Amino acid sequence: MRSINKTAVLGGGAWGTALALTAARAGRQVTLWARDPNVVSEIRSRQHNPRYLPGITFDEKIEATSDLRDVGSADALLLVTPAQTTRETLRALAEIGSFAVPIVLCAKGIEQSSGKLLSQVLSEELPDAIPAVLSGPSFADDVAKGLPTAVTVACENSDAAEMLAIAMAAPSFRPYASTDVTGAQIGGALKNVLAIACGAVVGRKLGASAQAALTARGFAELTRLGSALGAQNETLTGLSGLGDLVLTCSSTQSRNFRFGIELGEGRKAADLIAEGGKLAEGAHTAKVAVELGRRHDVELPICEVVAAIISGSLSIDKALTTLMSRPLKHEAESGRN
Ligand SMILES: NC(=O)C1=CN([C@@H]2O[C@H](COP(=O)(O)OP(=O)(O)OC[C@H]3O[C@@H](n4cnc5c(N)ncnc54)[C@H](O)[C@@H]3O)[C@@H](O)[C@H]2O)C=CC1
Ligand SMILES: O=C(CO)COP(=O)(O)O
Repeated sequence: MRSINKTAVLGGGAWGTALALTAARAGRQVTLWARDPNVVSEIRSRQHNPRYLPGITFDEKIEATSDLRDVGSADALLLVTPAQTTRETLRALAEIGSFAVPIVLCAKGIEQSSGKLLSQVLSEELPDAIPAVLSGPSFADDVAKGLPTAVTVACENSDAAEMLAIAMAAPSFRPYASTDVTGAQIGGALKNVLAIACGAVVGRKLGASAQAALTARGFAELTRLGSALGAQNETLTGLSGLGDLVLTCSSTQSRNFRFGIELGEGRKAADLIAEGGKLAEGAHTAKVAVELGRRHDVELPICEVVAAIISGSLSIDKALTTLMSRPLKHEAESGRN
């Protein structure tokens, strides 16, 4: 694999911009591709992205473009468009070349239409690419401001994982290399769903004890599904699993958590989605996560009630009764059917 200098980031939203800044701080040459020409012109002319990172201006040099062909010569690409647009973005890339370089999946979700992890979607659309994942506790706003955090960078090829970690390492951004591509995706996808549940508990004023209990039982679900799919325990208890779950299930900075708060306060999911506000990936992943669980004989009761609340078939109060009246069991039970 060639060394990583030229880095392309696809996606001009909050996380794409924050990761472009990080790569520049790490000393990489960065091209940021954004679909929205306004984002491109704001970055080019004023070094900021006010729509997605309001109040943050940057000194780092980032080339912004809305022409996808400009990423063709990158040594590595970071894919940072919403999870459900991953296939579409990859298909657009495939029209330009075969990209036999690392493609780092940074979105957190599972493809709704197929139930596939994003790494599977990548392998189908760009079979020559080297699939990698970057995930962990990292609010775009914090990262863009240079506040410290640590993340997981996973690639089946251990050397490539280490090269990517080095390529993205900056004074306030510490990537840990891993070879567990599946595990690194499960945490990010499920924590968004579980954060909606925790937000609903907060919005309904059910208390901090309920929020902590739900986070812990949510972690049990994340671990069960991850293990069934072959994830390593260290990944699930690490930055991209427990680390990101704790962050997202406890902070109003999280869009998924805030989406849950609004549900808890009585808003309808369909209305929130129709309003097209901030991206809450968990709302798009809940149902497909439950289906994935079923295919692997894994029970995901919290994800199940979140999916039902989002579809409008269950109220928050009924969801609470459903969870509290499940048969009593040993904490160590596997949750496999
Ligand atoms: N914001 C954050 O703190 C973090 C976000 N993520 C993940 O990163 C992914 C992206 O999130 P954000 O950047 O925060 O979202 P965002 O809502 O800030 O930005 C999304 C960007 O994608 C663009 N976009 C939407 N559909 C597109 C399409 N079909 N083709 C090309 N571009 C398209 C939008 O124009 C926008 O620029 C999500 O999966 C999220 O879970 C992961 C870690 C942190
Ligand atoms: O993934 C994130 C932090 O690690 C961002 O969470 P939200 O998408 O809920 O804002």
